Amino acid sequence: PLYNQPRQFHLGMFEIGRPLGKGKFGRVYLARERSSGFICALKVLYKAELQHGSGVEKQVRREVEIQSNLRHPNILKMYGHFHDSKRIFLILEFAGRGELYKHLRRENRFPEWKAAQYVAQMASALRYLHRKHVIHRDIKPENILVGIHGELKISDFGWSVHAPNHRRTTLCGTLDYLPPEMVKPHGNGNDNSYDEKVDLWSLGVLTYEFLVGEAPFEDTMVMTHRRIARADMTIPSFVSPEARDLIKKLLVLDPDKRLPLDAVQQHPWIIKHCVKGE
Ligand SMILES: O=C(O)Cn1ncc2ncnc(NCCc3cnc(NC(=O)Nc4cccc(Cl)c4)s3)c21
Repeated sequence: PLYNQPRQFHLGMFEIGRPLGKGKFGRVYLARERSSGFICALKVLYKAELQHGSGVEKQVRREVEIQSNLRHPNILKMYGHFHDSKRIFLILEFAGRGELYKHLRRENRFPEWKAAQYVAQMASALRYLHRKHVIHRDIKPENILVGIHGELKISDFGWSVHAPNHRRTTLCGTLDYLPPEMVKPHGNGNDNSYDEKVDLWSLGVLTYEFLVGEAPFEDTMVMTHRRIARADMTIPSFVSPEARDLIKKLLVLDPDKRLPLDAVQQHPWIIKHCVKGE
């Protein structure tokens, strides 16, 4: 397999298959490594699009360095990377059932047993990441893929960093998943520094979106900001009391008061729906 291949890779080593999707910065293709027949996903980033010297090339380098020493069943593996004159290539584990958000949109919302199993897998992956002092910072359905056996794979560490962190680059994209300490930086006294507990908030938003089919603070930009800052959300009555309890224990303004990941895995709602010993 790929990880005991020679470290240097090049494009000629791969047969390129069908496009898997079109991300913001580039396309992803199914690929097969010729000598071993190993199937993987190849993400192609065009250097021209990554403005030379901008934060993005550094971001890709940091992602590669963070990702290359992560090994967990619910984290999409990056086996390596290489580049030619115009492009950077990321060699990634292929997620056989594609993007989680497409499943969520198609099913509208997940049944509680499925949502609980997904949350348990996310908690397991986040515990692993936090033990390595990695904060993902961008946990949302768009960054979660589904493996061939239906298991979740956190992917796209383009925004992950080592904790604790002081953010400089402005975040773009949806605000829905950002915690209060990242949308109103001066709330915690010192300027926008934060730690792994941002991923706890995002896990709460994810749990809500799995069960309800939309994010808890979804609104206009200004209103989303305000509602996040006040943790102002309503949980529909069809959500079970146990699930409601977990959401309310994660979507807490004070990062130190959010339910820690080991307690998430022991929560009655998770225990009730998850098969023992995964
Ligand atoms: O292709 C799809 O749309 C869905 N799909 N379907 C199956 C499948 N199997 C594996 N991977 C997929 N997609 C790639 C997921 C990524 C993982 N890691 C990334 N890292 C990254 O993009 N980094 C990055 C980019 C640009 C700038 C910066 Cl700063 C960082 S993207 C798959």
